[in-house]
Parts: sequence; structure tokens; C-alpha cells
Amino acid sequence: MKRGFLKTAKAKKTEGIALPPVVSTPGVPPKGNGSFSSQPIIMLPYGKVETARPTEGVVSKKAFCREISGDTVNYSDNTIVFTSLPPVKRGATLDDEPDNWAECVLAGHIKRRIFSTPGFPRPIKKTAGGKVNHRVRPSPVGGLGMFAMRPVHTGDLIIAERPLLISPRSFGMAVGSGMEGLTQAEIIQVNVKEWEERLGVAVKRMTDENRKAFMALANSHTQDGSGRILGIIRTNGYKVPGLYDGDEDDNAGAYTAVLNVMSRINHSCSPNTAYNFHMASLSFELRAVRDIKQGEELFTSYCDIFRTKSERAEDLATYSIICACPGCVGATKETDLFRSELAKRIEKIRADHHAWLEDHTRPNVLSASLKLIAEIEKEGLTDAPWFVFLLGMVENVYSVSGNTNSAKKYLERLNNHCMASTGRSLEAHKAAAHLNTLQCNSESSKCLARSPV
Ligand SMILES: C[S@@+](CC[C@H](N)C(=O)[O-])C[C@H]1O[C@@H](n2cnc3c(N)ncnc32)[C@H](O)[C@@H]1O
Repeated sequence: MKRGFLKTAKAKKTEGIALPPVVSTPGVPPKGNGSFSSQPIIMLPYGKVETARPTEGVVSKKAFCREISGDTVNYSDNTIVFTSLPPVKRGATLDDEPDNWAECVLAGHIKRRIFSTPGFPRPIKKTAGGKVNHRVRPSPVGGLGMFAMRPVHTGDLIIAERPLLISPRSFGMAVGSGMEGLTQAEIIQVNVKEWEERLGVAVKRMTDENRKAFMALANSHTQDGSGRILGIIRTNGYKVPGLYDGDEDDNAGAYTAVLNVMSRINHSCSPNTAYNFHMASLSFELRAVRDIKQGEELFTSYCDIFRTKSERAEDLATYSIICACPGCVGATKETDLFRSELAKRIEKIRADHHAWLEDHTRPNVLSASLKLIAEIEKEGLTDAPWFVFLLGMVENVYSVSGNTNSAKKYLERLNNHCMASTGRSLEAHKAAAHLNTLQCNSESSKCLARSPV
């Protein structure tokens, strides 16, 4: 297995270039502390894009790779590192490393961050009883999809998987070096071509098996100038929570992961699963956000589902998806309003609940919470990051009122949903304190966005 790094060459000027908000993309070589936030963002095109003039022969930047040890972490922050994580022995096979490993294109400081995660590299989590809970097969929605092999309950782990590839979501765009006279579209093309070559270094480092799986993934970017690898990343990438250059909420500095199995999951605006990224094991975990029947298709959301149908449609166009999920087919003005105002409604109930906790002569929030839980379930939004608040408040009211049976039932639901949305049980991360720190506003849904990005 080759280990190497590729230094970013100097260009006269660089700008951030990033894909539309919900699409995963390659990334910008970070400056200094790796912040891209001050860089202007240019969205990569999608759909059918006419090529202007051929840009053959125009070179934006020079780059080189050299072999180094996978355990090395003393890079400068703005070195782009090509590495296998967790580190594997040269020539390792999946028999040696059954949990697999990810080929990574990372800024030096990101590799250090991963290495400094307590417990890294942990083995990936196993499903209950080691059972295989999913299957990939043709989907009525389009191409292949993931399906439940057996009934799964809220919070159950469906699959834990290491990515095939982790790479930055944006990349620095050189606008000098012989590119005078080119249009912006042409400069983007030169840079996209160069980025494709760099990504090719990481893909080449994969085992034959992993490379074959990677190259077989869907590509909905065949006509917009993306190379094949970039197209696959844009179609299948998941934003990697916790890995970012600069600000966490700044999509330009985010990283994206492509997975063998989980990248086969299709989109729904009323998803039945949620994903988490577990840094210590460098793996993604997919869990059910409601009970799922055997044979049901599994879905995640590729966009912010707390937006209106037309806003969601705009986001999904970058994947060439015209969504026909029940949430879109049955969309009305009321459901649009329900989705976009959900966070606010929960926040209001939380405020009323706190007031009740201070003064029990005030009305409690039981009926308002139960009503909203039923509405959320009907609209299929149980992966809302704020859903746990409602369950927690119902449990709390029952508990304070001495209704222990109902309190127990809601505590169990709360625990399952906590598991589903955070990957940990309530107890495991002292959730009472932790959950209270989650912001109950639409921003939190964005930063917790679980979709392929
Ligand atoms: C991450 S891949 C999902 C797996 C893909 N179906 C496959 O065959 O590998 C994303 C692509 O799947 C298709 N897709 C996913 N969800 C869809 C949906 N709800 N409706 C139509 N097409 C969808 C689109 O072509 C999209 O670009």
C-alpha cells in the first residue's frame, strides 16, 4: 500500500469552489489553520453543461506525490495528505483488515485530529447478534437501493461501515498560470480536471475490490464536466460530521465520504434512517428512526427536509432527482408550513415546559407534545433532531405526575430515538445534559444534516 502526500503548488490566486449545498464535493487546500471560510464560493455546475472551448494543455497547478509512512502525522496544516486510515500494512487485504479502511485525501491537521481521537482506531460496531440487517437490490425509486432484510426497530444499528474514500468537499481554484483569457466556466473545467487527477491517486491506492466497488457506484454527473471520480463523489458522498477545515458549519471546508453499501441508499423527504459518523472507528453507522418492516426500502434524506417541497426540489435537482416520496406527492401548503415551522413549534413547547417545571399551577405540555408527536409521525419526520425533546418532555411530565408506567414507556422511546439520532444511548452520554445543549432551531437541523451532501 502506498502512502504519500501531495503538496499543493502555488497558484497566483485561489478561490474556494464548492458544489451546491446538498452535494458532496472535493476540497480546497486549506490556508494556515485550514480555514476556507474567507474564500468566495463558486458552485460547480450540474445538469447538462455545454463545454465552451477545449482547455487541453492549460495547467492550473503542479502537484507531486511521495511515499511516506501511514502513521506519520507531522505534516504542515496545508499539506494535502493521501493516506489509508486506519493505517494498514503495505499490501494488506480485507482478510487482514476485515473492517476495511478508507483511502483519504486530507489536510495534514485533519489527519492529526483523527489520530488524536481517544480510542482511534476502534473496530467498527457490530449489529445485534452480528446479523446482516440490510440488502442492496434494485429499487422502484431508481437504480439500486438498500432494503431491510429483517424487521428493525427504532435505534437499531442497520450497518456500520468504513468509507471507501474520504476527501474534501471543495478545492482551491487556481485562476492564474496561463489561464488568462479563459472564461470562468473554462477555468472551472481546468481545475475540475486537475482535481480528478488528484482524486485518481486515492482511487489507485484502493484494493482492487474496493476500487471496483467505488467505480460501480451511481454517477448522476455525467454531463456537467465532472470527471468520473468526481461525479461518483458528487452523487454518493456523505458529509462527514466532525471533519472540517475552518468552521464546522462552513460547507466549503467540509469533508465527504463515499461508502460501498451506504452510498446505495436512496433519498426520501420522510426518511426511515439516520446516520452518524464515529470518529474513533472511522465509520458511518446507519440506524432506524422508526420501526421498519422486513423488505421495506431504507431511505435517508439528501436535503434539508424541514424546507418546503419546492425548496427541496431545488436541492434535489443537483442529483437529478424528481422526488416522488409520500412527503412530496402529498405535499400541501399545510405540510410545507408544518415542516418549516416545526423547530419553532417545538421550541415554544419547550419554553412552556420549563415554565411548568418552575410552577406546576401552569398547564403542562402533555397534550401539545403528544399531538405534535402524532403529527411528526404522520409526516414521517421522526429523524428530526428535536423529536427527542418532545419524547423527553412527555416522559418528564408523566414522571413528575407519578404516572410511572407511561413515563417508562416514553423513556424507552426517548432512549431509542436518542440512539437513532446520536448513535449513543441516553445514559451513555449523559443525555439529559447533552440534549439540553442542542439548539432547537433550524440551524441545528443543518449542522446535523444526515444526508449524502
Ligand atoms: C447515492 S445514489 C443512491 C443509489 C443509487 N440508486 C444506485 O443505484 O446506486 C443517488 C442517486 O440515486 C438516484 N436516487 C436516489 N434517490 C432517489 C429518489 N428518491 N428518486 C429518484 N432517484 C433517486 C438518483 O439517481 C441519485 O443521483
